[in-house]
Amino acid sequence: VLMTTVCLLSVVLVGLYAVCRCMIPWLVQSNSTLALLWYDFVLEMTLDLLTRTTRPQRLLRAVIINAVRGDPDSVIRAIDHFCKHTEWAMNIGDEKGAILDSVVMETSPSTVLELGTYCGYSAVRITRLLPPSTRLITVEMNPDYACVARQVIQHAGLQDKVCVLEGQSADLIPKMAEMFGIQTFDFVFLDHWKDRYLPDIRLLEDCSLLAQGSVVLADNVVCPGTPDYLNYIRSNLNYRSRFYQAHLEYTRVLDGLEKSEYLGCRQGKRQVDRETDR
Ligand SMILES: C[S@@+](CC[C@H](N)C(=O)[O-])C[C@H]1O[C@@H](n2cnc3c(N)ncnc32)[C@H](O)[C@@H]1O
Ligand SMILES: [Mg+2]
Repeated sequence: VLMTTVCLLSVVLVGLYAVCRCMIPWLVQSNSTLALLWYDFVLEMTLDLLTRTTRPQRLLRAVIINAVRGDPDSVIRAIDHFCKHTEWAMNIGDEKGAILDSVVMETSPSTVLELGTYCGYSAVRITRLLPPSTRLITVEMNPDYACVARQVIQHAGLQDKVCVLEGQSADLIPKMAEMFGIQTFDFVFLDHWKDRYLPDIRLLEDCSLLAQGSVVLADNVVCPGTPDYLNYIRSNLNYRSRFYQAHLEYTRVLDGLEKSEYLGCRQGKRQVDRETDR
């Protein structure tokens, strides 16, 4: 009886392990709700509890161990490897990262703002492509994430070219001109909480921080999605918008980036909306 019980238990355990190891990743790889629930909630909380560390701390450790100090590309590779083979994280990732790279290179910006730093992955991606005189200002509301981002950026050797600002985007955007003497941003990367995209683009406009030709690139416009922002930017005569289809970072879930060029303030839908808002 004991032998049978042990055998049965072993079969059940092996079965459970196989389900966890193969089925769950297979399932969550292609379903957006499952993917975010599993990677961003279940797995993260479980690993935080078991290791008594946070995901950004684990990611930083992988960078310190595997990336060459002073080499931004090796930092990017180390993070992508960690997120593909060890633990998913909400960086833009390699596939959408390549699109980000191409937009940064074609814009060749002198003033750059990022909303949503997290561990500094996209900050490193953007900054490594900037001309020597250009600095990136990146905004992060979580002080623990900001602390990790500074260390990742330092490991990449880009600390003199990046300013990690701690705080809420809504509080910091109106202070940008005064704090940095910046009149307008040539390139803005939106990658913070998705319900902030619309209020913050409007705030950037209200603070006159966009000039004709400024480029705004928004991540995750499909997954988790930003329908109000997309509706606003696509129906607005002040912008020329283009969608780049891709996948949610490190998964097969459909996602995409929206690149919007500010054309200057025209007689568009936005002004009409604003009049009605008031
Ligand atoms: C998707 S992550 C950013 C990922 C990063 N851009 C990358 O690709 O490596 C979003 C980050 O935005 C931050 N965040 C969300 N809302 C914010 C806000 N209103 N102001 C500042 N930071 C915010 C979150 O704390 C989180 O770290
Ligand atoms: Mg993102």
